[in-house]
Amino acid sequence: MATENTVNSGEKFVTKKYPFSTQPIPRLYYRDPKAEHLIQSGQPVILTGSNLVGSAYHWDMDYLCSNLGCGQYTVYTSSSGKFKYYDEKKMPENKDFKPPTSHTDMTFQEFAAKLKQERNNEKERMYLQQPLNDTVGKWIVMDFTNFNWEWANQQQKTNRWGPLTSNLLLVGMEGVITPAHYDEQENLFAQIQGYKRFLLFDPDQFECLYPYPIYHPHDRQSQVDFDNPDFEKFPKFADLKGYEGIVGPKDVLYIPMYWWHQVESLSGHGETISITFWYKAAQTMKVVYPLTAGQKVAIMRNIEKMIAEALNDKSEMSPFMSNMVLGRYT
Ligand SMILES: C[C@@H](CC(=O)O)C(=O)C(=O)O
Ligand SMILES: [Zn+2]
Repeated sequence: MATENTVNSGEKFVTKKYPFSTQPIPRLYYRDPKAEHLIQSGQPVILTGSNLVGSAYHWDMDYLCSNLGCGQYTVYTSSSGKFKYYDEKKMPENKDFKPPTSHTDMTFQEFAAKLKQERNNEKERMYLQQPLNDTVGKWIVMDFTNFNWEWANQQQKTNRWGPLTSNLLLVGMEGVITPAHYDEQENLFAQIQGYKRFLLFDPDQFECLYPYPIYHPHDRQSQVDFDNPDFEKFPKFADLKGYEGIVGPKDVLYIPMYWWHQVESLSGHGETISITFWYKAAQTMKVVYPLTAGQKVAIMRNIEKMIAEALNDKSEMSPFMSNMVLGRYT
């Protein structure tokens, strides 16, 4: 099922329809005090006018081909178009786990050439995801240096975020989807080219999104297939409430830590080019009650890790957790 979304610029997009309600992600000028307040209170907001990556607005496939140098870039391939993240370090303990995507390293030029070949091939979808590093050419270094670091650093300071950990370059074919998951870092998501539909869910929707067990390679990812939800296994998915917005060129979306997000590169506007700015969590200076939903997710994760390590046998997790909760706290 598809519906038509119209964004502020009047652009129209056809987007997939899901069985849950959403309200719009606020869209504000980056200097608007309301925008600052939303960021400080850990709420998502699409920011306009920041020019966070203004020096990269001219990045397109040709420019990146000519200036990214000959470094190796990780390119994921998926036959479903979905790119659900998995942690390779957790695969040895999960012998029957089958990665949903494959990945190879190649130069950006090889990626661009493959893109041209595959563009009309509905089967294989490709998604380049690579931290920007020192293999890039001097023009990219100059563009990177000229990002609006003054504003980004001010956000980091005002919100007491930890250090910037990485800038991930994302170049996606039309139609690629990053399924619902949460990250443990604050994220300023800058869009350079193309349009991405974001579905965001408050950390308090944890009970509706059923993340994989913490020791699973798909830790932090929702188990629910949004296209074919198993309401028997995941009944509370029916109660899910979210936010939605289309992020276009020059927009910056603030994705607060622990907020779930699903990201869809929309068709009809070419490849999507984005850069993330991931920051470690702010230090908790003083615990304030009631705890936030995000803090409760952090506590659940720590408890799950502790029990998994103490039991040292994944098969004991389920009976242990059931004995602790069923009939006692339910
Ligand atoms: C990779 C990205 C999603 C996308 O852009 O496809 C994401 O999950 C994030 O920036 O936290
Ligand atoms: Zn993410």
